[in-house]
Amino acid sequence: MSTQDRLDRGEVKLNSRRQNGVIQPLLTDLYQITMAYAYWRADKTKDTAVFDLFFRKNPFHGEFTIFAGLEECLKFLENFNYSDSDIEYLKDTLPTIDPEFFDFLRKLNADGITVWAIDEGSVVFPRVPLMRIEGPLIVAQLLETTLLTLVNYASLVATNAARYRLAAGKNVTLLEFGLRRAQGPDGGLSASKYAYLGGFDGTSNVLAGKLYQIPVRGTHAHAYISSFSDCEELKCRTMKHKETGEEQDFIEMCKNWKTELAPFFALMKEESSDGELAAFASYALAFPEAFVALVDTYDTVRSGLLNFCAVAMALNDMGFIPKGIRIDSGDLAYLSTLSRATFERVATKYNLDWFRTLMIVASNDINEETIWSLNEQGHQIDCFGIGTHLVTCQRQPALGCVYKLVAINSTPKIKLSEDVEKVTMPGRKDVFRLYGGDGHALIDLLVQTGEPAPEIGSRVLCRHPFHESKRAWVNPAKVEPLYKMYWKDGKICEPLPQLVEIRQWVHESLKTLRQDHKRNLNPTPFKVAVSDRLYHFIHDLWLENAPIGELS
Ligand SMILES: Nc1ncnc2c1ncn2[C@@H]1O[C@H](COP(=O)(O)OP(=O)(O)OP(=O)(O)O)[C@@H](O)[C@H]1O
Ligand SMILES: O=P(O)(O)OC[C@H]1O[C@H](OP(=O)(O)OP(=O)(O)O)[C@H](O)[C@@H]1O
Ligand SMILES: O=C(O)c1cccnc1
Ligand SMILES: [Mg+2]
Repeated sequence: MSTQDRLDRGEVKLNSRRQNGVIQPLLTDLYQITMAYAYWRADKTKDTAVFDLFFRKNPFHGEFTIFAGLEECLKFLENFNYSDSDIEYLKDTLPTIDPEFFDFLRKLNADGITVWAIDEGSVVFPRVPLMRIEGPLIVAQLLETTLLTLVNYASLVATNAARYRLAAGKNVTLLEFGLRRAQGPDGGLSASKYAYLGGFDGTSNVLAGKLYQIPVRGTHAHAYISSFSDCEELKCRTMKHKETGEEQDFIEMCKNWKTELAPFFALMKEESSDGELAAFASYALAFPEAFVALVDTYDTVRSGLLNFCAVAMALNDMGFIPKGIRIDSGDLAYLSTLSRATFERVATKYNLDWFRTLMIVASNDINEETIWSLNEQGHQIDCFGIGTHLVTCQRQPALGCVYKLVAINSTPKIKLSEDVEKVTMPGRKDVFRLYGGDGHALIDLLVQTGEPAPEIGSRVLCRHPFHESKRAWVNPAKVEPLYKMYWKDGKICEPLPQLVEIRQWVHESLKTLRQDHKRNLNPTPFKVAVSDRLYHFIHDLWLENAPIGELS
């Protein structure tokens, strides 16, 4: 999705710049401030640096990641400035620091910083810098922790959500129900936002709905059902017909339908809970156009389904079409299939086609594996409500993005490590995604900034950054430069898409990835390569910097 494409579509509006108040310059690690002071004392205020923000391993045993959090990073840069009270606090906290430093800190902003980044919502891979941050060393250093906290969790949740979407397929509705289980209020809010970005359809989190224009959805809880004891306790009993306006005793209608339907369900009506019927009927009275019933409080088969069908038929008599049921325990494959079969039998008996397609929502500790397993078993679930596993990313709770210095005053820097995978790629780099003739992405190629870009139809040597023998010629059918300059001279310089557009971009970006990279079990790694020039550059610098040991 090019900038021009977005502008042409005319849907792009610059964002309102509203940001969670917790995102501010002091949301950082103390060592950033103490380093800033030491840099300042060392007379490094004129030094310039380049930092890369990247991760080393895809999460969830997968072979792709969704990049998220960029817009929040840019809004943070817009507001990056230490307030008087921040300065007062730091003075108290670091009393040994030369007070003149605080005059310097008070005046800092991100105007000297330039940020190159991959579009938010893109599918991305290990070692490819998602953002390249350039500018005054002290400022670029001070940004580290906040940028990481904005990208790490956002990308992790977005990736998790995208994986649930791949598992569920495009025809199933996915709702995020995780606020109560999230890592605190801020984790909950971010989870709702980035689950939606990753491909969920809605959230139960009302504040997220308000702040980010995410559709809000919900049913009701077991407490609601079990708070009713029987139909006799109900005071509000009448409903007006949708078309005629004629008022009737709705509770009596529900009871009559239950009496009629019980034999059809091969049940004695006494077997099912009267309190549950009262709860369903009351909910239908409150929301006749949007009636969804939680059917598992007592017994889905012996109570919930019969009570639901009774209220659904009564609603039908009053001119309304109910929505469906939620099942929150038991064997979800079995119960959803049985519920659908029941709906089909009722549909046939009473010649009501909509009864066949009533929505079946499933919840209860669902994770990606559960969905794959349910698919294998066969099920009739139209909508999953997912909380804990989605928002806490229980399968892998951190992405591990890092922020590494790759150049100082135009001199490339390398960080060596015993672990080859942890050796950084020095210097300013650009990234290109090369595509094959079938439209699928083949490889991401890192080159030194200033190297000629790879060209369509022209063979380019792509090398594994660390394994000399791993290399391949690639003749790309399409070459996509992944970086855009998102921030320069104190301004956001690309239009920021709406959340819903980023969500669409996640979908499109994932489509460019071959199926074997996306499969659940043992997916194929996507190749990330360096140009021949960058390969030699890395290895020369490596040798230059690696001390030669001496054996004696
Ligand atoms: N057909 C299925 N295949 C695989 N996993 C399933 C299936 N049906 C349900 N599950 C999962 O199995 C777990 C069942 O949870 P648990 O053992 O706590 O029982 P429960 O149904 O919640 O019982 P309770 O009545 O105590 O709430 C949940 O994580 C649920 O998502
Ligand atoms: O299971 P999750 O994926 O986290 O999804 C959210 C859960 O939250 C709700 O009830 P809650 O779990 O609070 O109570 P319950 O388990 O006793 O129904 C809902 O009924 C789901 O079970
Ligand atoms: O609306 C629901 O059904 C819901 C919301 C949050 C958590 N569990 C269920
Ligand atoms: Mg539960």
